[in-house]
Formats: sequence, structure tokens, C-alpha cells
Amino acid sequence: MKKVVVFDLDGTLLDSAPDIHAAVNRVIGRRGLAPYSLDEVKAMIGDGVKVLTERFLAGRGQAYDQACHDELVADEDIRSARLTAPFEGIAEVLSALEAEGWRLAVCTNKPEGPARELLASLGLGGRFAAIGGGDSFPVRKPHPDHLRATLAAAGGVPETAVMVGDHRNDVMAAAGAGIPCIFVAWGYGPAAMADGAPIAARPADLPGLVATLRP
Ligand SMILES: O=C(O)COP(=O)(O)O
Ligand SMILES: [Mg+2]
Repeated sequence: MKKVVVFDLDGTLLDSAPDIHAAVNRVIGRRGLAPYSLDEVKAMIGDGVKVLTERFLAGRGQAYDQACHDELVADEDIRSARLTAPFEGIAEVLSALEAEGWRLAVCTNKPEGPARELLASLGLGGRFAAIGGGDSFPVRKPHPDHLRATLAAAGGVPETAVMVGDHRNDVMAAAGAGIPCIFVAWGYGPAAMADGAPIAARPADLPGLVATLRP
């Protein structure tokens, strides 16, 4: 069985909030609603597009509207990474882990289609043995089966895997699947969400922490 590092996407590998923020403001702007700040949108990310849509509509006193959800999923700028980029140092970390014999995978609550297009447009698509999106399986994070199914698709098992994420949902999914989790300090979730998981202050810390958790 291959040893696998499973990464969360938004807020862990990619600084995608600027595109999500702009898209949210386009969707609500078309309805005459007031825009959100980047930090407000960052705090809404982590539970997938449906919950994000619920949150930004509720914040403006509006009921859930499927059309807003669909506009966000179809947003071309999110898919083509207009403002989105990997966090500084991430590409080097992926290479370092591969050189150490780790296989890489992505487990994200973002829908699989946009996640794949986003990674492809950044030239990263080919690096992951599996990409499990929020709509790829019957459940999504924090349910551990989302992580288990993604890991299995990558050819891994929990005993030789590590999860890396920026949200309570990542920590909970990993705990449920019996996989150690590293919480990243550069993402969108506050450090309190780490819930005792080791914290990486910067991407360059990841290879060392992974080696400590799975010597
Ligand atoms: O789309 C989201 O809400 C979060 O996506 P993530 O699981 O990659 O952080
Ligand atoms: Mg995330």
C-alpha cells in the first residue's frame, strides 16, 4: 500500500478565497444586495458551496436560493483561477513529499468538477492520485467516509496516511478515519479549530511534520 498525504484544497493548497469572494459579490450584486469583505467570505468557506450559499444569503436576510448556488458553481473565474494561486511554497512542498515517496491526494468539500478544473488550470492536476470532491461520494467532510473513500481511490490505507487541512471539518474527518491531521496556520479556519492537532506555521514545515507523524 502506498503512503499518502491527503490535502484539503481551499485554504490549504490554494488561496482561492479571492475568487470565491469576487464570485459571491457578483452573485449577490445581481440581486441588489450589499457586498461582503474578503474576511467575511473566508469565514464562510469550508462546508461546500451549498452551505456557503446559505450563509451569504442568510447574512443579507435572504432564504436559500438554488439559482445563487448554481451561479457560483458555474463561475468561470473560480474554475479558471483568475485570482487563485497556490500558497507560497506549496509547489516545493509537493515535490519534496513526492521525492520522499509520498503519493498525494485532495479531499475537498468544493464540488469535484470545479476542483479538477481549478487544479488543471494551475498546472497541478496531474500531481494527485485522487481528487475527492464534496459531491463525489454520498457524504462529505466532516464525515470520515469522504476521506476514507478519497484515500482508497489513491491506493492508500489509514495506517500509512496523513491529512493536512485548515478547518474543523478536516480535523474531524481525519479523527473519524483514524488518520493523524496537520492543521495549517495560513488557511481560513482559526487555530482553535486545530483541536490539538499539530500546527504547521508555513508550508515548509509540512515535510518534517509528516515524517514525525508517520516515521
Ligand atoms: O468549498 C468549500 O467550502 C471548502 O473547500 P475545502 O474543503 O477545500 O476547504
Ligand atoms: Mg479548507
